[in-house]
Amino acid sequence: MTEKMTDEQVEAALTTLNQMVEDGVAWQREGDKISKTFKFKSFIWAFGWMSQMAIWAEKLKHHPEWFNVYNKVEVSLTTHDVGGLSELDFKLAEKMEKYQSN
Ligand SMILES: C[C@H](O)[C@H](O)[C@H]1CNC2=NC(N)=NC(=O)C2=N1
Repeated sequence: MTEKMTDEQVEAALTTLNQMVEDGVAWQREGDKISKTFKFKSFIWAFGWMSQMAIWAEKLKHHPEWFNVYNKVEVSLTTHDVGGLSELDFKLAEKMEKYQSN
């Protein structure tokens, strides 16, 4: 069951998420979304990472909004079903951090 997180829950989860960031680029909250731009060595590294994340997205049944140009991927996460942020957004963001290979 996916529930919309409260402001306090979002802020706490964002702090925890940003503690595991390795590339020095923090996730930003913009209302009902959290966003980050990932940068890779090349297009093929970016696309490989996206392929891995696509598999996680299917497993979690939770899908990113993202935009790729060459070695950059701009990611936004939100939960359309609840009209806000849910734990699934933070779960997927965590996978994105763990599998980041740049
Ligand atoms: C039925 C299916 O699980 C839902 O439509 C899922 C699919 N992926 C999703 N992804 C995101 N980001 N938000 C959703 O609300 C959502 N809903």
